[in-house]
Parts: sequence; C-alpha cells; structure tokens
Amino acid sequence: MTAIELEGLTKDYGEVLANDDVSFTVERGEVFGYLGPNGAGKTTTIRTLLGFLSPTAGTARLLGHEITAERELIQAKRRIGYLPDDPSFDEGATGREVLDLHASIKGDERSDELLDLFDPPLDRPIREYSQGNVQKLGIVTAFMHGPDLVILDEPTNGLDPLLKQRFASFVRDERARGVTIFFSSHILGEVRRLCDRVGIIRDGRIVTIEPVEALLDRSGKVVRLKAAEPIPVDALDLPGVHDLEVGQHDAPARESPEVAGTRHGGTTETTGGPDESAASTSATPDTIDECTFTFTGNVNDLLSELSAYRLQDCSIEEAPLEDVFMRFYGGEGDV
Ligand SMILES: Nc1ncnc2c1ncn2[C@@H]1O[C@H](COP(=O)(O)OP(=O)(O)OP(=O)(O)O)[C@@H](O)[C@H]1O
Repeated sequence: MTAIELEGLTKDYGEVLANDDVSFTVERGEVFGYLGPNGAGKTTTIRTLLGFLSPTAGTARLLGHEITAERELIQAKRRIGYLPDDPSFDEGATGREVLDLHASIKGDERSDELLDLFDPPLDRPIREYSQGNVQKLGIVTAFMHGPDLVILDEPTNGLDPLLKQRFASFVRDERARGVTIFFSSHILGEVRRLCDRVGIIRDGRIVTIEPVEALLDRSGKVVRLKAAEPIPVDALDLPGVHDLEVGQHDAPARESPEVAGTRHGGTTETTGGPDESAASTSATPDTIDECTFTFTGNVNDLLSELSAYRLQDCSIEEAPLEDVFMRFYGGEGDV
C-alpha cells in the first residue's frame, strides 16, 4: 500500500490556482522531499491532504484512506504526524502543558526519547519561546505518538545548524524504522541529505518527480577556481561547463535559456571583475586567473583536465536551488 497518493488534486483559491492537477505517490518507508519556490503551492498541497482545505477537484489517499471522506481521514490521522509551516501553540501554556494536551489526544509513547533529542524548554510559556524552540516543540508533537507517516512543512525553519544536523540524523533513523516522511523544503542541500525521491512543484504544477540523485546530477555544481598562474580560457571549453564568469563572483549569473550569453562550445563567457558592469560582456580574455562556472559533467573529468594547471584554490559546491529551477524549467523564479 502507498503512504500518500494524489490524483489530480486541484485547489483554486479564486485568484490563484495554487494546485493544478497534482498527481504523485509516496511509497511506504520513503523519505520524500516536496520542493518548490515561495508560493509554488507546497503548503496548499499539505493542508489539502490533511483536510484543512477542500480540494476544488481531484482527490488523495493517506495510508489508504480517502481524504475527502471525513471518517476515513480521522482514522488515517491517528497514524499521522504533522508539523505545520508556522506551528502555533497556546501562548499562555507551558511546553509541558502543550505536550500533555497532545498526549491526551493522540498518545505519547515516544515523547521521552524526542525530548532527549530536541530538548525544548518545557517549563516556560510558549510566548517566551524563540522560533527555534517552537519548532523543536513542533517536531516533538509531530512524532510523539509513534506515527507511521509524518508530514512536515519546512521542518528545519528556525533550527540552528547543530539542531538541523540532529534532525537530519533523526529522519534517517526514522526511515530505518520504516516511518514514511513527506516534507517540504526550499533547500536543495537538505533534500539531498535526507530524501529518496523529490517532487518539484512550480506555479501549482508538478514539474518533476525523480530520485534525488537524478535531480542532483542534472542540476550540476558551482565551481570556483583561483589559478596560481593564468589558465588559457580554452582549457575550460569543456562539455558540461556553463555560465563561465571570469573574475571574482559569488555564483554564476542566473540564466534562462532565452537569455543565454555568448557561447563558444560549452561555455558562456562574461568578462569583468566585481567592479565592472554586467554590460561589459564583449572582450573575452585569453587567460583566466579566477573564475566561476556551473558544471554538469563528470567532476573527475574536470579535475583531470585541471590537473595540468597550478591552482591556488578550487571549490565545488551544489548548485543553488534557484539555478536548478532556472536551468531546467525556465521562466520567472521567486525563490
Ligand atoms: N488562503 C489563500 N487564499 C488565496 N490565495 C492563497 C491562499 N493561501 C495561499 N494562497 C496563494 O496560493 C499560492 C500557493 O501558496 P502556498 O502557501 O501553497 O505556497 P508554498 O509553496 O507553500 O510557499 P512558501 O514556500 O512561501 O510557504 C500562492 O500564490 C499564495 O499566495
């Protein structure tokens, strides 16, 4: 049996078609990342799945239960945990009182281990909580009853790096226990670390559902090079090199297919250091001291090409999610 099954789920708010014929399945035991820019429709999907919004068309099943049948949804929810994108608890209650209330409604067989891990300050009223502490309490409430399926809307919002790491390792352990986890995120790195598969939504429509490795292979890396001595620009005329920018840059300029710059072979060339205007794209130097580009080829091939030159520094990082969207799906981004 699948954990989540959406069939043509559509939510029209009137002015905005927030989910347009959304269909996909999440298998039992899978960690599934739901990725998309701001306003793409992630929260709408999640809130519709959980019965907080009625779909305009289509339907979905959670753990085999029809979401549009109230009794079935109530039955399913006993085995589901949920963390909203903005967890809100009674401001006057202490963390402990919030947990007691949740325990009385759905059970708390796992709260001790969760409190050990996430450690929200239980004796203080919620109004004194930081955003991170609210999030920690939200994570505890989502998992405390030992659910089979957990739906999390941007779960690492407000968590510090240590807690993010702890959360990532917790999700991996949950997966090993057979728990299905569906979570939305803006952060490709987070999805990469945690997910088996990813679904990308944009403007209410699913643009791809694929294993996370396949997505990352296609999204490429951002490479920054600093040469110890000038490198001929032709050395980077390699398959898989895109958006080459000569000089110091934070990242390659975003480029939709329609606005690609001057290309020679696999490269797009833009001259100029940080203090030159973006319009100065005419002259291409013969040699490069420093450059940034996106690389979608085999990293070992690139390193072997570069081994002929003396480098002072080289970094290879994941392409930002914005670039993934721009590169593969085009159009205006709002990330
Ligand atoms: N209650 C509502 N009434 C009208 N429009 C809404 C409502 N809720 C959301 N929208 C619109 O629906 C679209 C999808 O919003 P949604 O919150 O689902 O996106 P999201 O992907 O979760 O965004 P974010 O990452 O910023 O949380 C947006 O254009 C949003 O403005």
